[in-house]
Amino acid sequence: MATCSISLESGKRPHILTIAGSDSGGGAGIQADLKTIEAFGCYGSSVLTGLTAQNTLGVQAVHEVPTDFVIQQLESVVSDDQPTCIKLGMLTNASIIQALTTKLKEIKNVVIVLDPVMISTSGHTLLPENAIEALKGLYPLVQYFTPNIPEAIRLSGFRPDGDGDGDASKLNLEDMIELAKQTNSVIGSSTVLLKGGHANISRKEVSSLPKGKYKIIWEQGDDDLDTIEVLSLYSRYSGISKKEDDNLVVDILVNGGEIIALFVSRKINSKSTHGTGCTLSTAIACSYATEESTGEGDHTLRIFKKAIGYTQSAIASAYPFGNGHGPLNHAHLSVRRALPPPTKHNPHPFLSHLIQSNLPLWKSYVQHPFVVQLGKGTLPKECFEHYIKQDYHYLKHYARAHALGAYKADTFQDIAAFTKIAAHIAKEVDKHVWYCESFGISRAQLEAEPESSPCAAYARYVIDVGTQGDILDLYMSVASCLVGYGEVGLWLQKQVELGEATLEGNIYKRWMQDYCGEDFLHAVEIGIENLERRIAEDPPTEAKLARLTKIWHECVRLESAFWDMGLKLIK
Ligand SMILES: Cc1ncc(COP(=O)(O)O)c(N)n1
Repeated sequence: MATCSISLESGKRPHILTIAGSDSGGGAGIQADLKTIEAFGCYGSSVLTGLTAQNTLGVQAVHEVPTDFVIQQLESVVSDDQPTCIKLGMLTNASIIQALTTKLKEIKNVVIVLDPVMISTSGHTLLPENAIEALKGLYPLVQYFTPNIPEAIRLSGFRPDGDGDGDASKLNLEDMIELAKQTNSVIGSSTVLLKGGHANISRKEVSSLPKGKYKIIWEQGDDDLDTIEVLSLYSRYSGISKKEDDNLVVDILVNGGEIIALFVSRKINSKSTHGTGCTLSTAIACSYATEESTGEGDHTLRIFKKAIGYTQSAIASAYPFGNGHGPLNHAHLSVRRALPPPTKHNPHPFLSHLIQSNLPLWKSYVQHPFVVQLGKGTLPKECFEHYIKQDYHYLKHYARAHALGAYKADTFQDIAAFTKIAAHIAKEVDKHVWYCESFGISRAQLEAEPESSPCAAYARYVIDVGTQGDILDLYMSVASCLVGYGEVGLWLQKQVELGEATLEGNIYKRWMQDYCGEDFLHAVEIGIENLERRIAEDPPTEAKLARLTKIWHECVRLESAFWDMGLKLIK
């Protein structure tokens, strides 16, 4: 009987060829490369240059593939399908390098990434001294070159620490920048990414670089994110110490002697780093092959940002294997998802994405002039009175939205979470009643107060999204209020510490203290955790993420308009 198989992914995929060694332990070499290529949704082929008997403890032996046979493999692959990119890893010896150099010159329209593998993490020499010289022949063919610090020092001949011992862990950032430039000048026209994993760079060093001199790309977007207080709630869950948080990896991208960018990420304290260089260089090839050249922003930066982010997530999400330096999680699927998975270092990838997606809009809400004046105690009483009356009305709708969430939920966990928050809101209005009573307004008068247009507009939007959309849409429509007030509470607390706001003699003291109090922040935590859990369990498609982000922006805008209403007494 004839069978008919329909492939759901029947389109042609970019072809990535890896020319590298085999790691029997599966942690580095072609094994790492092929897993990475698959995760990126590309097609992987391989040409083996050497077979290592290797595990996470070290390299026990290397069996060199005869040069002729290396070239035969290459001819077989490229005569059948032209690769988009070729990644070069462990090249084993000078003879193989020379033969490859001749052969690669014949292959046109291919982008070559060279990871100059010399020594394994476990300290085994993978490229003999005489072969290093032969690498020079490859330089003119290579577009992207990814040495680590010891490799860059060896290839450039530049000793950043003068007559020092060349210990990479002692390099400072200025040394690294110079090393990246020197390496680039030796390599020639290719773009060099100097991998900074061997050095220890502090946050202070990065922030004391001359302002505007270098483009700095932080792992989690704009460094300004570090000023977002609710995101730092993460340390409560992850247990990461401040010291660990201060230890950074800086990868330096340089072309034509010019520093293009510094990629800064937190150093992940992990033993699972075997295969990092292989994964990164392959991810660069895949990222090049899959990233649209017409997309937003600089194409090269996007390629490297994606590849570095992918590798970081691979380290952060590594699972235990073997007894030594374990492999990273080469094949995690974050590239196929719109968001990276939550990890110890970034437990809130979704919230980070939302805030980062329009940081100025978010700041215009959480650091609104209404909030600033409230913190200083200079906010006119009638503005606050108008706001608190309207907020009382808003919170009724907001509690209803949570009750609707409990109705829509299909797990006890979600029902409990929505109900808890609804109950919390019902308690939160005690403060509103208390403030109004102190202004001589009774609860009955408060109830009778007509709703203002900004209040009605916001409440209608939240209830509308909640009614029409699915439960995730509803989560989204209530999130910016909860998270934003947590941010306002924490931000004002910080302003008090900095002397920019005051509690003493401030009639808004109770309001300020309530929103940074344990009770409210606990509700914020529950809200954030539920949102992240939902997203992690059922990662959104690009289209769904775009819809959720749009709801978030709309709510943030309406929140900002709510402060405006208070400040301008809008009815
Ligand atoms: C076959 C092969 N290729 C590359 C490496 C380097 O990887 P690492 O530096 O993580 O040991 C390796 N150990 N084995």
